Amino acid sequence: MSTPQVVVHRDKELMAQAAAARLITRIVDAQAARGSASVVLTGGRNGNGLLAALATAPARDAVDWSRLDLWWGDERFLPEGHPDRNETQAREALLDAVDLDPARVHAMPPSGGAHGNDADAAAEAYAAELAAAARPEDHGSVPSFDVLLLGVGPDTHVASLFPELPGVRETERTVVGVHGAPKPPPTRVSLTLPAIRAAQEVWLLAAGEDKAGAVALALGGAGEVQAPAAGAYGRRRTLWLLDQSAAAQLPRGLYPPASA
Ligand SMILES: O=C(O)C(O)[C@@H](O)[C@H](O)[C@H](O)COP(=O)(O)O
Repeated sequence: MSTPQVVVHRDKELMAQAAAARLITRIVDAQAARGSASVVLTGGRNGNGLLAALATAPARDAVDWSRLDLWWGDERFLPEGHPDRNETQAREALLDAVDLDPARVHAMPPSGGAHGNDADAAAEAYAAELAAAARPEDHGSVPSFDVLLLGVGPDTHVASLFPELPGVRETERTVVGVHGAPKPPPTRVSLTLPAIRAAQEVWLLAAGEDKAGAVALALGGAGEVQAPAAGAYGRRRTLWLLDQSAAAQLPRGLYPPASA
């Protein structure tokens, strides 16, 4: 488990641009070292803001997009192409504009497809897809993603793991169906904390005043059932990328004054 590091940016636009620049560097380094890279995407405004910033980043084409594996941390269980699906939004923000290998884009299953309306079956299928992609050196049933992105909800949820709901308590399965989520739509598919923690680096993104309480709670020692974001960390690095408003309730000792 890596100790969280906090970086505070002036506002959410700068946060998205800086995170995009950071992600480009991370992907380029992984591709230089291993030939490919893997990133787990998140839904939500900040995750999509990062993708939109990537789309216009000057160094965007330093990435070999055809050697990038993309996964999702969670999905809203809706029909293929639905505008509220995280996949649809990511495609619009970036994916349609870059030269990805479709076989490396691992969207979570939609409702109404092979699994009908059964989010649990969709979760099982995604877990199998992850397991098939895991290499022996990953020591587990999901790949050791290079970077896993997470938005943080005002209630401290990450992916579709909400406080006190069964998903956040899952210790065995890597992907679960989520029912009765407080953020619409109620039915979702989500990686679990054990799957999230297989990532080398976990980056949590939060911007805006409405996130300040959640950020302070998660970084202030709350338990993960009460504050799922507190249980999201990477093997090598856990990075909280914030804007000033989201950092407003953090003790100043948690990050150097120069970073904001
Ligand atoms: O499906 C979703 O909505 C998510 O993946 C969710 O976990 C999101 O990342 C947070 O709710 C933060 O969303 P914002 O960045 O929009 O606040």
